[in-house]
Amino acid sequence: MKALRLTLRQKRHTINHNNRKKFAQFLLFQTQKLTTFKREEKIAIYLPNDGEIDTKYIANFLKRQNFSIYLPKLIGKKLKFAKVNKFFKKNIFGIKEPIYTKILNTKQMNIIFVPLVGFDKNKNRIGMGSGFYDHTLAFKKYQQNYKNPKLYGLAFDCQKVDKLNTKPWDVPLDAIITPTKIYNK
Ligand SMILES: Nc1nc2c(c(=O)[nH]1)N(C=O)[C@@H](CNc1ccc(C(=O)N[C@@H](CCC(=O)O)C(=O)O)cc1)CN2
Ligand SMILES: Nc1ncnc2c1ncn2[C@@H]1O[C@H](COP(=O)(O)OP(=O)(O)OP(=O)(O)O)[C@@H](O)[C@H]1O
Repeated sequence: MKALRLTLRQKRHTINHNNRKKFAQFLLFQTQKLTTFKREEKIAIYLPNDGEIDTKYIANFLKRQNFSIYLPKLIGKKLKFAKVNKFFKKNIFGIKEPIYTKILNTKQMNIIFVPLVGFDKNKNRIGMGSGFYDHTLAFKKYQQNYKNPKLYGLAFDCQKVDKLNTKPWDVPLDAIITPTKIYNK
């Protein structure tokens, strides 16, 4: 798993600037195909790190429509979701988190766009290996019909693998969106 994680991380780093931009723009169109955002929905994105696919086109689209956007904030082993405003502080991994702002629990979110290192067609994911998303989303495993939050993984197509060996704590996503495909069966 460690080796696979490294290989996939290296793969996403090799995508050049022009393709990176194009793929991130396609990602917005794919996202719009999957869902029509509703006015009152609380939506979490992430700030790209370690070569992850950029969310800025999705974020800008949501901002233009006056949606409130939230970002993950590390609190112990879990994530909470902090509303984006003017002020940020870097967490221990150097990723910016909003400060002086409203913080919501996972169950208060309607949509969480989840970063990932690798995925398979069954909507399993592996992340950076810290378990933050798995710990945070663990409740979804036991409440499959729990409507909120919807979990949408965002990835480059090259992050797909044939089959991931799932661990008992892995939480399958509701959909995975790439620049060319939506996995949501
Ligand atoms: N964009 C983004 N935000 C996110 C996550 C993520 O995967 N992507 N997270 C998802 O959980 C949380 C942060 N988890 C992270 C876990 C490890 C590393 C990381 O870069 N690890 C390095 C070692 C860094 C160090 O030791 O200082 C590595 O493994 O090489 C980054 C974020 C919350 N925010
Ligand atoms: N619900 C849980 N209960 C107990 N331990 C957990 C749970 N979720 C994750 N963990 C622990 O977290 C560690 C990392 O999990 P895993 O390798 O699946 O991370 P990941 O999905 O790649 O990372 P992330 O969720 O941060 O993106 C595991 O070794 C496991 O011990």
